[in-house]
Amino acid sequence: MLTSIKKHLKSNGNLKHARVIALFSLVGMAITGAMGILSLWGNSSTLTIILFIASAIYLSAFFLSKKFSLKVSGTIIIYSLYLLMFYLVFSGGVAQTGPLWVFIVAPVSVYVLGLRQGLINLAVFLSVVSIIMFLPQHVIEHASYTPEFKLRLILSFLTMTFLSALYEYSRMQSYKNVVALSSKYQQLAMSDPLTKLANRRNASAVLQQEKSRVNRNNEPLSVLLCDLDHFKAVNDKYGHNAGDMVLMELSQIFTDHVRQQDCVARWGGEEFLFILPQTSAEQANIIAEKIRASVQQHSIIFHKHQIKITISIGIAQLSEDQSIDELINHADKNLYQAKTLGRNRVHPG
Ligand SMILES: Nc1nc2c(ncn2[C@@H]2O[C@H](COP(=O)(O)OP(=O)(O)OP(=O)(O)O)[C@@H](O)[C@H]2O)c(=O)[nH]1
Repeated sequence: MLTSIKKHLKSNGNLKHARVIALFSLVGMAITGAMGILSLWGNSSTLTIILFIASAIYLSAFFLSKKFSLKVSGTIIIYSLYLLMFYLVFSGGVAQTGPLWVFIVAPVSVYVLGLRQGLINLAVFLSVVSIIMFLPQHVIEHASYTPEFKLRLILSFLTMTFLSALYEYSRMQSYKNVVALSSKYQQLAMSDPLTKLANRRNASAVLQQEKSRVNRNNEPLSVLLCDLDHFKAVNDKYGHNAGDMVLMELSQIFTDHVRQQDCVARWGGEEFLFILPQTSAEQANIIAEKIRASVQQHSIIFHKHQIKITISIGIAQLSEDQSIDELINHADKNLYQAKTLGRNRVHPG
């Protein structure tokens, strides 16, 4: 159940991520396309061609994000953006304004690649940009910038990176908090607050799940319906807190006697349901007898009083075409038999 919440949140997150990547692609396509058209009137045909190529790449990333994985379109967006930025820094763009665009790289990188990989990429990106700007003119002829401009570009890029990383970090923290809170509330909704066992709603869900498994795999499924004997007398004699303590200690005994795959639930006030997959009525009978004997031997110490209690158990094995309600009714009838035959006993299925 908890993993289903995480899966739901994850798929929800992925959907939003996909939408943002699709949006990035469309915005990237529109901006580079518009810049390409504007540069038709300039005197750099290389810049025009590169901007149109970039626009076409973003358009393809948009379609890829719809049809294929986010990773592919994200990678295309990021690396084509880096190449375009390198070119703009190298060539200077229109009237030396090309480097101004590098600031969009920081938020896009951490959003698309995540915090860690995003920061690694940004470190490499900034190194390449610095190398381009600081390379001596006689090595490669590139746009020349004043030392003040280069320094301020680097410092403001670092500031932008820090802010983007901070934003991404708090976004991730909020996401983790939402997952933790949802898990906690889901757990509260599915468990009994006193005994911490599964509650009736949870047990009903498990029963439906197990029934489908039985139908698929043709394996036996048995249930034990267990009721405390004369529990009202414990409450009356020692008080409600003592009764609560008895319920808690017995719950521990119950869980100690079942396998990992079994489910023990608090079905009602002093009634417990054991769901035993891959277990026939005969095997269930052996388990039930062990639990009954353990409870009989156990003493609950409450404020120096020694409380002894016994339990009665009714067993039922799911038969073909039987509904869950019919299965529980069958176990209930057997529990009633165990009670009328004198309590502290198991009535087989
Ligand atoms: N302390 C405590 N008592 C509870 C809780 N839930 C149910 N009970 C008590 O369980 C008792 C059940 O009483 P009955 O239904 O008469 O059954 P019984 O006394 O166990 O008798 P038999 O089932 O016939 O053996 C009632 O007194 C309820 O108040 C709980 O959470 N805590």
